[in-house]
Amino acid sequence: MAAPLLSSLCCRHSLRHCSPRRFARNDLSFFRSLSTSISSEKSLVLSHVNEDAGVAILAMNRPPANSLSLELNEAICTSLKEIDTNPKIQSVILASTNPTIFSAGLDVTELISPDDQRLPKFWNSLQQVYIDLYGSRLAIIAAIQGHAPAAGCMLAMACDYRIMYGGGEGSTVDGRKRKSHIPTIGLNETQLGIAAPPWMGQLLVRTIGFRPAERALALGTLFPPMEALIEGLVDDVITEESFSPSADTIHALEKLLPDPIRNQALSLVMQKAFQEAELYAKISPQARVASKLVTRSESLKDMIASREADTEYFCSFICQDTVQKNLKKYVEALKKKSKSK
Ligand SMILES: CC/C=C\C/C=C\C/C=C\C/C=C/C(=O)SCCNC(=O)CCNC(=O)[C@H](O)C(C)(C)COP(=O)(O)OP(=O)(O)OC[C@H]1O[C@@H](n2cnc3c(N)ncnc32)[C@H](O)[C@@H]1OP(=O)(O)O
Repeated sequence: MAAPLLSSLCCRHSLRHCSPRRFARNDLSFFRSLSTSISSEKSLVLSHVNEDAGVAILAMNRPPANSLSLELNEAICTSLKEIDTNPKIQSVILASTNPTIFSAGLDVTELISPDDQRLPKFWNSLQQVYIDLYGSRLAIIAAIQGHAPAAGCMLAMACDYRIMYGGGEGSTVDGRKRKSHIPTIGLNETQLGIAAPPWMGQLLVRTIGFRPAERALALGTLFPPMEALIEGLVDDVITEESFSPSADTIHALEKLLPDPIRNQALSLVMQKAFQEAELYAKISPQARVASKLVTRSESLKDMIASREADTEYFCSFICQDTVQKNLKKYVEALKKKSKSK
């Protein structure tokens, strides 16, 4: 049986939580803890639930770019754990409060001249985010309104379904008119002079297939939306022409979204993500989770078995002089680009 296998693999909130006993439990402490953790604009993530629909939202909220720091990684895991404890919730939308950046990947400042106590903790927290998303009993829908490079792309790939904003001149992302914004997605690590770790590279292989992944990893390709769709890196691309939501969807979204991002109820990506999340939430949880185990348990088992070695390799790799030099150059260029705007 697959379920016991995964329960021994994934600690805390994972596919193992799909047992009928778990679903039957009515844990009121969950509601109390959730209500204190949501809707503070200072939180690194905002989360909220719509129990009628069986859908939750988890929105990354670390300006300016949702780059993944130790603290953001931990906040994602904690929030997912809280949502997981609610038996009425079957789907989660993973989103961003920033309408043009889903996540800029690892916070590169964590990698430059790193503290040797913090660096392994940081890497462990990223591994945990992957394990918790990829091994979750919940169906997770990535609402990718903005850029998703490197570890940002990993977050999306660890979800069950990916919806990306198609961009375009004069389109609306969060309900307001804005100038053209075309997001990109991919594992661009080689552009920074580093390589994606094996488990992340293999995730790309499982998502888009061996040869396309081999090429994309080598070149560090960032795909615009339609190319990402053709490669199978995302499942859907939303443009104004391609999708018109119902009033019911918008109403349900308004009930779901926490205050600071309620205006995202007008975002087409969010609307489509909500519809998809509802679709998953209607499937029998046991059957849905069992099918997820079929495709994910082996790779999760391998990743968890090599976790310590992966951390050791990462830490020694990052501390190499040439890697540090490349990273510093990359960050300087990033800052220069940002200042020149
Ligand atoms: C075998 C190998 C074994 C082990 C593996 C070893 C290593 C591999 C490790 C891990 C794999 C994963 C790696 C990563 O995720 S590395 C991060 C990769 N990310 C990027 O390359 C994205 C960089 N950012 C951008 O390209 C743009 O910011 C973006 C397109 C996302 C948005 O552009 P936009 O024009 O909208 O915003 P900006 O003005 O550029 O940025 C705003 C602001 O945010 C700061 N920023 C952006 N990205 C990051 C980041 N990743 N980390 C920290 N800070 C970031 C940027 O500097 C601006 O700040 P400021 O200058 O203060 O205005």
